[in-house]
Amino acid sequence: MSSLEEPLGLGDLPKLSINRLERFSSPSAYRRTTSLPNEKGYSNSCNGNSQIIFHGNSHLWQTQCRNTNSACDGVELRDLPRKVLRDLPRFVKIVEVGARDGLQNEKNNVPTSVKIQLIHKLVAAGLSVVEATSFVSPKWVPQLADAKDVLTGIPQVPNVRFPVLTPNLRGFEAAVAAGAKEIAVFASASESFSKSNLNCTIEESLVRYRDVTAAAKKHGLRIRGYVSCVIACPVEGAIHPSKVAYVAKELYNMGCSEISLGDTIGVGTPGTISERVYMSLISHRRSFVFIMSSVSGSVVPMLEAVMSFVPVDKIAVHFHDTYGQALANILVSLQMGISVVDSSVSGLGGCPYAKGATGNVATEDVVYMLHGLGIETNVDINKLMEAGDYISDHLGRPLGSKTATALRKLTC
Ligand SMILES: CC(C)(COP(=O)([O-])OP(=O)([O-])OC[C@H]1O[C@@H](n2cnc3c(N)ncnc32)[C@H](O)[C@@H]1OP(=O)([O-])[O-])[C@@H](O)C(=O)NCCC(=O)NCCSC(=O)C[C@@](C)(O)CC(=O)[O-]
Repeated sequence: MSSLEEPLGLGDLPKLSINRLERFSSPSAYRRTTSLPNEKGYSNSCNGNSQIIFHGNSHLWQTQCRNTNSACDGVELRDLPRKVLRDLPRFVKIVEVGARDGLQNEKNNVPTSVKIQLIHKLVAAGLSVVEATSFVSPKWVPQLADAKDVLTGIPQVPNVRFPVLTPNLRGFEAAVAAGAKEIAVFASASESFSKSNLNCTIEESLVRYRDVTAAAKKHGLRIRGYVSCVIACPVEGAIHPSKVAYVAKELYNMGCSEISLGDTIGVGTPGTISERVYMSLISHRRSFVFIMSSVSGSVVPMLEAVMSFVPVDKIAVHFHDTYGQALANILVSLQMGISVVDSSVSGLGGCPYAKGATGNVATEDVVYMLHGLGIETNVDINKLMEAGDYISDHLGRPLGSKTATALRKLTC
């Protein structure tokens, strides 16, 4: 087993080439090897330069040479949507995390009955996976101290799953006693975040999770695995993709059937994080041996690294929207073949142990984009907006979804 103090070398990532990683590491590197639009909006590929074309399902970037000027004419441009958006999945499974990730950071107590009603409304909207709560220490997350009452208060609905988070065997046993059929374990790619969120090192958390997943398998439960801080950590700064890949691989190998990759503080972009954010992150770092390379902090190399160990159909993405980048990151993830997206109704959320983290991407915004792309979700956006109205009214705050806000204005 690799040590996390010595993250996997790039040589350990079989399908990952350092050239490919570095090609996407910075805008300047990108510009050197690919054709970017010039000020007039035309691609330099018109001059016959090499152009990077992305083939979604195979998650391979290939170089395609265009030698004709025809790429610049109107006919070619009309073909662009088909070229750019081809190979997107037909169906995306949304994992709704509003009742757990969304509410866990709320300071004021949200009554159990409100949580249950919210979950009802989310199910009524067509969501088939609704994360219900966490069986964590109430000293750590007081808002979710009613986990047992929430889970026992939700009537089982055919074909709907209600996963719950379990940080240790104690939480697992409590979840099983309350009727959980699916659990989630949550590790981190950042040592500092692991300590602040779970009070243990990454390696210790993986040891714990081996016990939890072994017990879950004995009970025939489905297990989801989260990796937090896949792009950056509020203390350590940018996280190298190999660290994310390592934790994802360990969770997958211990039996997690889905690995959700969390940009916990929402700094990721499909390219790199900005220099300003990077500098601010490293100014917070403490005594850690900091491993930075040009690929740290980027969504595409991170996903590629994980895909070297975990099949793409077992990967989910979980983007917080702190910098407004979540939809762009989701789109690029879909283009890379991923078809499971976590989101939170009305953009609720934030992690109590990740300073500066704001809400998850709003489910309404994700559904609006996916439907716009012709991708099915089975979610009824009007009913989803009712769930968003319900919880936003209860919390006394405006809707956290741009789509819901705009659609509400249209119907007023
Ligand atoms: C893991 C622990 C428990 C270790 O916490 P600890 O303090 O090291 O553990 P401990 O064994 O010393 O126990 C402390 C107390 O908690 C109790 N305890 C211990 N375990 C449980 C349990 N399961 N359920 C209920 N109670 C529990 C235990 O009995 C004891 O009670 P006391 O004896 O003092 O009265 C703690 O650190 C913890 O609960 N952490 C959870 C933090 C959390 O939920 N964070 C948010 C979720 S992660 C996240 O949001 C990221 C994610 C997934 O969304 C993805 C992303 O966005 O990137």
